[in-house]
Amino acid sequence: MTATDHRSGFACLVGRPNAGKSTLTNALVGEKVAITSGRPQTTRHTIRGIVHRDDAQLVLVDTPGLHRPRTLLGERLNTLVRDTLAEVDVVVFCLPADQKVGPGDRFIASELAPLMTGRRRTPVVAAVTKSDTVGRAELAEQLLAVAALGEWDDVVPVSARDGFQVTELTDVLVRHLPEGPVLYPDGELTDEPEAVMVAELVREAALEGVRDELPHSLAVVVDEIVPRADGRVVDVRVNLFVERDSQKGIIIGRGGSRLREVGTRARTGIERLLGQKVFLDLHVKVAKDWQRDPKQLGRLGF
Ligand SMILES: Nc1nc2c(ncn2[C@@H]2O[C@H](COP(=O)(O)OP(=O)(O)OP(=O)(O)O)[C@@H](O)[C@H]2O)c(=O)[nH]1
Repeated sequence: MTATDHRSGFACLVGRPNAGKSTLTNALVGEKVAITSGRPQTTRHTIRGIVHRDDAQLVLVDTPGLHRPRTLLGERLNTLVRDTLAEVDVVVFCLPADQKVGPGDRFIASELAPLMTGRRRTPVVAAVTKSDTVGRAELAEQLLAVAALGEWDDVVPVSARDGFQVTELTDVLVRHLPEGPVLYPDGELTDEPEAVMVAELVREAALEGVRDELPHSLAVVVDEIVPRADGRVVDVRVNLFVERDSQKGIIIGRGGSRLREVGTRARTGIERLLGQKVFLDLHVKVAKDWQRDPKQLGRLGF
């Protein structure tokens, strides 16, 4: 193989909340890199995974769900998504097999249309995710519905759960990449700063079991990650911002019992991530209406 046979570039996964983007990213990369959950909108930051192959390197950008802006936060997320879309070599539009094509999907399709016809002509591959959840007839029907939604370069059914067509999807994406050298050294799974991963782990743990009570009103900011002098323990200090006192009570629980559980759960993940013993210090603070206040949003890293 000559050097020019090698392809490399960026792919970005879009789709409405819960479409299976994070899980598919993990399946494509082959290891757990993004944080997944059964609830919408946990992926607030762009997290990349890298597919290393002999003939190609595919860098995946897992975006927050592209959705209609409701709050200022939503608008910021959508700007982020659009900026990302303009930079990648191929877009993967994820649509779950087990849900009818709806207004949310049509909105995203309309956002993608100018991308495909624009000067750069970014290819868009529609992936029908969670194919394991439906029967053959239903899957065939969904593939037709998705194909009718836009001028996609390809439509690929896939299941991250059982690995169905994951390699085929990778092949399709690689075909859309330009010829180019290896961009990142092998073994590098994500170039996200550790702090973002740590924040996601804490956010996940803090929302466990109380998502209905705290919809989108929790922001997590890592204050510091400092290795102790003895080199054996890392001090991790994290602030959790909620919008109201009542929400603070929910996070902390009676006598601090819930916050201790959150700490224990998050610490396990952070220790795995950092490969070291961690002392985790969590602080819950009230930042009123942070979702609507540009100054607060800036401070919280959005
Ligand atoms: N059965 C099945 N379930 C899946 C599959 N992929 C994802 N899921 C489930 O669907 C839910 C949502 O998956 P995520 O990967 O978190 O979805 P997402 O699009 O990243 O969601 P947001 O972060 O909200 O945008 C989770 O409960 C997953 O376990 C799949 O291939 N098969």
